[in-house]
Amino acid sequence: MVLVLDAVTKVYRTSEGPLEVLKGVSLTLAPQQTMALTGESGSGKSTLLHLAGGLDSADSGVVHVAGEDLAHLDDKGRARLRRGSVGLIFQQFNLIPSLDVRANLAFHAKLAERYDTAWQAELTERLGLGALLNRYPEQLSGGQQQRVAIGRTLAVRPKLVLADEPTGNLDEATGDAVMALMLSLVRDTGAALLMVTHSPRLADMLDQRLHLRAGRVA
Ligand SMILES: Nc1ncnc2c1ncn2[C@@H]1O[C@H](COP(=O)(O)OP(=O)(O)OP(=O)(O)O)[C@@H](O)[C@H]1O
Repeated sequence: MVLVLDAVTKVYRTSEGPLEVLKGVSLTLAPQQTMALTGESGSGKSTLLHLAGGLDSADSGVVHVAGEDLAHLDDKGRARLRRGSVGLIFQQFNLIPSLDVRANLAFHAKLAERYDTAWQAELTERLGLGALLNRYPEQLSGGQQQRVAIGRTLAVRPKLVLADEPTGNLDEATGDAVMALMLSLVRDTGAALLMVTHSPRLADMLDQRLHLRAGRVA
C-alpha cells in the first residue's frame, strides 16, 4: 500500500476550545489507485490530505506513506518523504515567481536528485509547455501555471500524489483539460492519487470515492 490511514484523529485547538476535525478515519490506497475525497466544506478533507503528506501530524491513529510510519519520522525525515515519494498539487499553483517555466519544471526533480532529461522532455511535450519554457509564472494563464505545477510534481515520479482541488481556480473547460492531463500522467507513472474535490463529476473520473461527513467516513 502506498498510503494507509488507520483510525486517524485530529483535533485543532481554537479560541472556542478543541475542534475535533477527524474522528477515526481509515483508508488504504494501493499503487496506481486513484481516489476522490469528497464532503461538505469543513468536513476535514484538506486536514486529511495534510496528514497524508506529512505537513501536519495526527493526534492518534496510524499514517503510513510508502511504507514509512510518519510518527517515526522527524521533521527531516518527513521533508525527505515529501521531496521524494509524495507529490503535492494545490489549488494555488505555488510556482516560484523568479524562475522561468524550465527551471520551475526541474526544481523538485533536481532537489530530489531525480532529474531525468528524457522524462522532463516528455512531460514538457505532453503538457504542451514547449513554447513557454522561457516565460515566468506571471506571464502564464491559470491553466498553463497548473500544467507547470503538475509537471514539476510528476518530474520526481512520486509514489503518491496528493491534490487539493487542483482545478478549483480554472474554468470548467480548462479544468477538464488539465485534469485529463494529470490523470494520464499519474496513471503512466504508476502513482496513487488522492484528490480532494467538491465536484461529483470530477470524482467520477477516479477509481474510488471516499466521502467525509463531519470528520468520519460516510
Ligand atoms: N489550523 C487550524 N486551526 C484551527 N482550525 C482549523 C485549522 N485548519 C482547519 N481548521 C478547521 O477544521 C475544519 C476542517 O477543515 P478542512 O480544511 O480540513 O475542511 P475541508 O473539508 O477541506 O473544507 P473545504 O471544503 O472548505 O476546503 C474546519 O472547521 C476548519 O475551520
